[in-house]
Amino acid sequence: MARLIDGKQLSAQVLVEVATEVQQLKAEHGITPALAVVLVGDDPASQVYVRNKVLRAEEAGIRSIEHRLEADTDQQTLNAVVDQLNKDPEVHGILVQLPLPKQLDEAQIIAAINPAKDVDGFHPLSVGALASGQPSLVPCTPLGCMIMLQQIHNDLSGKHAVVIGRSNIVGKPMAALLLQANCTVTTVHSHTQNIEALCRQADIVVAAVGRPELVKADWIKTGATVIDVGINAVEVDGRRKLVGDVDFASVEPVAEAITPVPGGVGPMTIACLMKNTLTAARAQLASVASKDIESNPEPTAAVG
Ligand SMILES: NC(=O)C1=CN([C@@H]2O[C@H](COP(=O)(O)OP(=O)(O)OC[C@H]3O[C@@H](n4cnc5c(N)ncnc54)[C@H](OP(=O)(O)O)[C@@H]3O)[C@@H](O)[C@H]2O)C=CC1
Ligand SMILES: Nc1nc(=O)c2c([nH]1)NC[C@@H]1CN(c3ccc(C(=O)N[C@@H](CCC(=O)O)C(=O)O)cc3)C=[N+]21
Ligand SMILES: [Mg+2]
Repeated sequence: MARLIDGKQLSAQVLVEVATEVQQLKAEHGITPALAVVLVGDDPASQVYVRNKVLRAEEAGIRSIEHRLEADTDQQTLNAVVDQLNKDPEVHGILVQLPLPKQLDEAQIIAAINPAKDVDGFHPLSVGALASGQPSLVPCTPLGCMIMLQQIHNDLSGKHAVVIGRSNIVGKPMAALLLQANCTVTTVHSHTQNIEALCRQADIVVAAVGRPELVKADWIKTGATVIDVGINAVEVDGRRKLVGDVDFASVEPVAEAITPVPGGVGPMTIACLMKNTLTAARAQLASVASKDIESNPEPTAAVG
């Protein structure tokens, strides 16, 4: 029997920590961190995520602002919304829910977000910072996966990690974080040959593919840790249900530790979004303070 890494419970712990620090920021600086979520169109999955984000923000004492735009919104209109949020000193985090309707240029919108408010960590400056090991806002899903891995491994050094998937929102930043934690990292994708054999060598498998129950027991080395990022809606006996990218029933007996779906990486992603909003609010506070000093220097103490 594998150890279950309970994302519901762990995310509640993270949220309590965030809530405590949010209260401190309020008490000491009179600042309430605020997160703006921009949702274009009415994709049902996105509606669920946005609803969960609003609920968790409330629990953490974070103010949430929602912008819901019509599915046929044009680039200029969306840019104007982002621009207004960029300039608003009371907004600390901006998240544009992806995917966007196809008339919109995702890369352009992401690049238009003020990097200081980029709580998704998708802006090119955030991506570059992560890749080069500079402090930055880290994408929420991979950050949540790292917190889950730390429950199992004190030290990830020298572990062989296989990441299945290379998207900008999960696979690539996940591989970057694992590399930074001194893992030996293999990223596999739809062009990779013999994925099963590569996975079988892994101490850690992170599946972010979007294929229901793709990863089977014979892909997994006995004692490996398995992190299942996949969220796939499937029909079982005419009823809708969520399954991961890992065949949980067959893999669970082989693995040392495994994350469930639902109740695994999903709730951790949202908790990390709140964590990032707090981080962004603090950094913005510090940056305002340092600008005040520049424009209004303290008199230099007399020497001698
Ligand atoms: N829990 C959470 O918080 C989140 C969950 N998700 C879920 O995670 C999953 C992945 O999301 P995302 O990264 O956005 O997905 P994308 O569709 O953007 O990327 C999927 C990746 O998997 C690769 N791939 C697809 N099929 C195969 C295959 N048969 N074998 C090997 N590799 C394959 C693709 O390869 P190639 O690049 O060659 O096309 C691609 O790199 C989805 O189920 C999504 O719903 C996503 C974000 C957050
Ligand atoms: N700009 C942007 N940032 C994202 O982080 C982002 C995004 N766009 N687009 C979509 C994906 C997906 N994603 C999830 C978040 C929470 C759950 C989640 O809470 N899942 C629950 C179940 C939810 C349900 O019941 O459907 C769980 O796994 O237990 C899932 C998926 C964030 N994403
Ligand atoms: Mg995608």
